[in-house]
Amino acid sequence: MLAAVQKNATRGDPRSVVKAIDQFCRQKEWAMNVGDEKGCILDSVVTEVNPATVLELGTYCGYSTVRIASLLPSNAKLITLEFNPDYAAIARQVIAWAGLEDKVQLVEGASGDWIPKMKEKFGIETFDLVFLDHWKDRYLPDTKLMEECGLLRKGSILLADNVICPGTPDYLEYIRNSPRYKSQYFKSHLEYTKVEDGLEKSVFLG
Ligand SMILES: Nc1ncc2ncn(CCCCCNC(=O)c3cc(-c4ccc(F)cc4)cc(O)c3O)c2n1
Ligand SMILES: [Mg+2]
Repeated sequence: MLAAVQKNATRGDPRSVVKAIDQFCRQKEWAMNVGDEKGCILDSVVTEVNPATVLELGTYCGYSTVRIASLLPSNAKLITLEFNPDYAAIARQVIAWAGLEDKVQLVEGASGDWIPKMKEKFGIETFDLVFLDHWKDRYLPDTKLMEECGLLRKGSILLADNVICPGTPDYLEYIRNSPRYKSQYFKSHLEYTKVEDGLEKSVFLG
């Protein structure tokens, strides 16, 4: 995938990086990027929120990191957490190829360990937008952890990938029934397939 980016995408051009990855995943080898269909929904949410601070849980190869960072205002900050060092190494190169390294801080480690340290380590007060795309059974505990750590403010937006496939039933149950969130489901398809999937957008009400 990285070779495809370096061969087919223009340095400093995030859209060409996104296009190169999508082409590779459609033609050569499926991969678990959010993909171009759900990616357009992601783009519209990022544009609407126009966040100054973003947390991405699960960088993988940096595809959604590049999509998000390319839409951020100049002083905005995107922190992305990746557990797997091999994925992180690829993601750093993909983000650099897109010319977005100044907007992105890639942190290697587990969400459960890093979420409590966000304030002290990165001087973050609260996140305007959180994109959940990591272990599906970590969406709920990490959301509760972000609440407890005071990382969400009235109006913070959570956008969760894969709420249908692979599925995050406990997270959906919680977020859709909690009086502290207003949720909306965006029906779509699993990246590069015809299988149903979707994004759940939730506003924290404080
Ligand atoms: N706690 C913590 N902190 C930080 C972390 N960084 C990474 N991880 C571990 C995350 C490992 C990858 C997560 N993503 C997925 O598993 C995923 C899977 C599919 C999929 C697969 C096969 C199918 F047949 C159908 C659908 C599609 C998607 O869009 C997915 O996002 C972390 N964990
Ligand atoms: Mg995903």
